[in-house]
Amino acid sequence: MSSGIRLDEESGYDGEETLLELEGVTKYFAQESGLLAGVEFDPSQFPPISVDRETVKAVDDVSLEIQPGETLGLVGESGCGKSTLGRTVLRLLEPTDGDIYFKGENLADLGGEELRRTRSDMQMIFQDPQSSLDPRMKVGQIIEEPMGAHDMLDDEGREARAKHLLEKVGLDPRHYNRFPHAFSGGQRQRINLARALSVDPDFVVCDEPVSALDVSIQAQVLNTMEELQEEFGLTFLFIAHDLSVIRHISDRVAVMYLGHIVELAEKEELFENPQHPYTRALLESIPVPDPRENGARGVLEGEVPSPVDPPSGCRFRTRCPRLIAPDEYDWGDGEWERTRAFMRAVKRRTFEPMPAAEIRTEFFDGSLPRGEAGSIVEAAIDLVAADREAGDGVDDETDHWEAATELLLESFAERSICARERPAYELEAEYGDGEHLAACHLHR
Ligand SMILES: Nc1ncnc2c1ncn2[C@@H]1O[C@H](COP(=O)(O)OP(=O)(O)OP(=O)(O)O)[C@@H](O)[C@H]1O
Repeated sequence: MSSGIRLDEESGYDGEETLLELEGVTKYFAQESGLLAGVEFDPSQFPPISVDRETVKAVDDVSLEIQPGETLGLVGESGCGKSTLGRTVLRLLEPTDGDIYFKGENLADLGGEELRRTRSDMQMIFQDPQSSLDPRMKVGQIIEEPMGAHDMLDDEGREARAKHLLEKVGLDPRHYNRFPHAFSGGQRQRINLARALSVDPDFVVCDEPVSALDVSIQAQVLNTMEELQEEFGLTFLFIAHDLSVIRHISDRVAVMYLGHIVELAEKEELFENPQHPYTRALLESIPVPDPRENGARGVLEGEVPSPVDPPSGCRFRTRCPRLIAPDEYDWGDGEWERTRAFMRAVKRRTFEPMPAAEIRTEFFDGSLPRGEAGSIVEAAIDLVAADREAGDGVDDETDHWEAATELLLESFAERSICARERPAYELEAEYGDGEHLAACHLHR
């Protein structure tokens, strides 16, 4: 069997150019909104019950290229759209919008035999080797199954290739007749690897392939994957939430947040010179579920917003510690930073009610921002202060905090460029000469 990325006479691909290119790839899911919340009863309609559907913007306008032989790491918190992107690239999911070019050909234009051929060129391995291996099938059958589906080789040839691959992934060819339950997690992932490689693919999407394994086993499996990549000329899109795994295996890294790629750079550049506040936060801390608990404060505060209604502009802005000052106010030195900190504290309700003067001292060193910004801050302080004047018609304390939050967000956060424009900037790399993309207005 061949090793190295093959010349592809039918597609005219020469093995040198970009292997995979995504242009504006988007995947939305329609889902029912909540259990009963979305059900509406209208007797004048037939049927009288309708169900509200909402759109989950799982992957939104992603463009990137993957070069032959490289590993592009894709990292981000759970639910940010990594798996959806991986599956959409392989067309296991139909993209809602955008184009995917593989070896220069638009996958949407392929049909019949061409599509079949491309399908065998692009494989996927999943996180959970336990559930992705059929317990009733022997290891040999598992590895040979994709070859059968693609009419590759005869029975004897398949058996020989399966045994050869078992050896290549670090298992004993005599395991050919065993059932998967006899193997450890790491060994099962190696069987998966042999199965994916059986049809001689050029491109493999690896979706959290080692996250279910013990840390000590992870490095061994990753090393095997690197050796196989070299020998078989494979290109990987490697999905993981664990930065140390990404660091081990990647050549370049794409950081994903709420359906967008927010930063993309060569590995060293990304780890040594991260330029997006989200990447920095990921590198500096692990998310803290509840920052108020035992005083621990993660850099990544708050919850990831819903992909049904993601923030406008930069999607990270609602959690961003570097939100940019709205330019319609006249800010003095440090005034925006103090206002931003106060806005975050009110939004998360991280301080106990106290008199207005104490709030002014605690957050503003006693002196409020000048001009209109100062008046807005003052109004917000009056809403949450313990000594606020009674008789404003609002009884519930929670309502006061909500009103203050709304006032601050509307007056400041929503007017920042971060809320108004989607950022995308190409930066000069400090390490290496690869491209460095950062989707953050701080790089305007
Ligand atoms: N079939 C589906 N129908 C509706 N929503 C979906 C579907 N698949 C994924 N989603 C939603 O799309 C978003 C992205 O999910 P995805 O699994 O791609 O994220 P992920 O980064 O891979 O997370 P994880 O690491 O937890 O798998 C999530 O909000 C998820 O709930």
